[in-house]
Amino acid sequence: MGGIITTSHKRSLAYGLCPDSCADFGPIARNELSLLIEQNRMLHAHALPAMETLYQQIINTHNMVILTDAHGVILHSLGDADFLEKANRVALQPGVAWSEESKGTNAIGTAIAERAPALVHADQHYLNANHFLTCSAAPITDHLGNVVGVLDVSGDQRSYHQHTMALVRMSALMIENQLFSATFEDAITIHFHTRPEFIGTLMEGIASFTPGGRFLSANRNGLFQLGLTYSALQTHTFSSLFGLPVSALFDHYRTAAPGLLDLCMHNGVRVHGRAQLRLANNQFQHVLSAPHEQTRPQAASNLAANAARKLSGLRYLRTGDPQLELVLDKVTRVLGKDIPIMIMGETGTGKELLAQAIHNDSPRAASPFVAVNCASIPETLIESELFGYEDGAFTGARKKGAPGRILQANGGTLFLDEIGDMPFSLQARLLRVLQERMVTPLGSGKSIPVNVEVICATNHNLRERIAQGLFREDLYYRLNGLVVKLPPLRERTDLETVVKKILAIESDNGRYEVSPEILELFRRHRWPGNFRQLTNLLRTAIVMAGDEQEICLRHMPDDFMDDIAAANAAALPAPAAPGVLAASCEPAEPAPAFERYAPAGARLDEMEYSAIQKALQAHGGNISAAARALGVSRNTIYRKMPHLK
Ligand SMILES: Nc1ncnc2c1ncn2[C@@H]1O[C@H](COP(=O)(O)OP(=O)(O)OP(=O)(O)O)[C@@H](O)[C@H]1O
Repeated sequence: MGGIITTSHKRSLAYGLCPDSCADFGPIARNELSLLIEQNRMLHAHALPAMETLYQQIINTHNMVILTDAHGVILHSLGDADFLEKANRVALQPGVAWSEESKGTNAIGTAIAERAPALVHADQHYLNANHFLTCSAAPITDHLGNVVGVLDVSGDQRSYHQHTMALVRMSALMIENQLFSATFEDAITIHFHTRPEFIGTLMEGIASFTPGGRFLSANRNGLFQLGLTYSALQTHTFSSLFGLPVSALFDHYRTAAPGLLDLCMHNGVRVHGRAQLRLANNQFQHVLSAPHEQTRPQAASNLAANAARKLSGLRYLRTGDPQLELVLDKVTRVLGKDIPIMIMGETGTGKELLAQAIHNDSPRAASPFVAVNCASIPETLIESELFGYEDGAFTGARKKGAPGRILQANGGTLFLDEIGDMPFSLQARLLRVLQERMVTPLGSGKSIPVNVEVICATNHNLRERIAQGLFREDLYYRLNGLVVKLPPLRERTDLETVVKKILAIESDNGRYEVSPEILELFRRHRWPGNFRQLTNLLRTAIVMAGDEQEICLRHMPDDFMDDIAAANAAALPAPAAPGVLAASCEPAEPAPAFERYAPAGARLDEMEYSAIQKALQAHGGNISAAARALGVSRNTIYRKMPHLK
């Protein structure tokens, strides 16, 4: 018997099940089942068509197609149960639980326990009563990677066919993709693949972004193609992943017959893509159908700055950190004085938010705030993007002129993000605009007067870039009237206030709070993505917490916990015991404690399982106490033993 089956049999034994027992096959009451289907409405609705299609392929083979919830309770089944004995027929009915706890080793329960597809054939089933079955099951995960249900094909073991498992896996993937596409109401969703013919198929990558371009989530193939983990993606945007600003996407779909997008991923791989633009109140329709010249500044800056607006003025940024207070005092003094401001800081420290707040508190507040990210616009486009172009300046689809971002900011503020990435050849042109206060669009002999306040931001050490000949010294001195540096999150002393503020903004009702344990974890984290990472993490945690008020370890995404564990592992001396259980997010006492509970000579997964069980027994089933004793997080225990959730 394979490793998965052996481990599952051990779990079944630990649940106190006996192979000869006649498990309780009774379904839950009808009204409870209706409630369960309602709770799993999205899954149910998106799975039914895929189940029908799957059933068409296995019809007359004495098999049934089954959908369960995340706990293995059958929500829907399709097919002819005549092949089963009467008593067993009842067991494959909606409302019956097929978790490992209730039926021992079986494809549904084992797929849930392992979070992976499972084939359980004949006597691999734990209960003798189920030895006549052959079952192939695949878990269905949501956009956060959580198992939300299982798709299974079960039949008489004599009808076993080796292709069944592949069919089930493909159908589960189809359901996952459908669920993914329906998850975000207010989003830009990109379907992409290196080969155009794969777009629209099961193999396509799918990634969703907010209307402002911030990464929301990607499906399984999307994560694979992007080559980044879910948590690493939290710090990304559409432009950092696909090399185009969101405004270019809108431009593309404004053309009469938009073809596939030609995108270059952050790792240099070229992919083809198709975008789906969905916004609850049809705002995209407005953006796309409105005339290009007028809408682009509105579209790009309005959509992207939605979140920023919530925290508009400088006073909203004051949350008690002394370094930040100094920054805010300095910028307040130069407001409206026509002194260029240069904001330094790591990615996600809030440079754009600060620039927006400066603009909102300045006498220019009623005029546009236009943000340009010099790093995310391809070098070939940056000139036209900034300076604009005349009618007929280009051949091809975009013959009509465009005013360019500098003119769009006229009367207001131009925010040049990542100024260090401005191509050298354009730096002289920008300097001329700033000195002469005139813009000359491409293809035009006419100069247009322009009045903008410039705020720029950079992640780079510009002096080094000057020394390397990559940045013009004269432009540097023109831009750095006041230089301020935003502290990274790990250096800020106001983390607790910041967390409360973000929770209040993100939940709209200020109902949530984080547990002291989480706050401690946050204090020790390095936050490479700074506010962007923290905001996304809390946004996910709020969804996970649902009706609970306190956000705790089990609401944290696994990837974040893995990062914490990796950081802890790096900080520890060489581990005394192997095992994923070392994935601790709590102060480490781990390896010796783990050894105390693990039997000698056992396999790694068996050791883990046994250690957790013993620790639970020793602490009367108290998960927190067991986790502390093992030196692992509670989340790790939940991950290893999902039935405890
Ligand atoms: N003080 C803050 N309070 C709450 N949220 C914040 C704060 N500062 C930044 N954020 C959030 O963090 C995210 C990143 O902020 P922002 O884009 O301003 O950072 P940035 O430094 O300009 O990043 P990058 O260098 O990558 O362009 C945004 O979603 C923003 O709303």
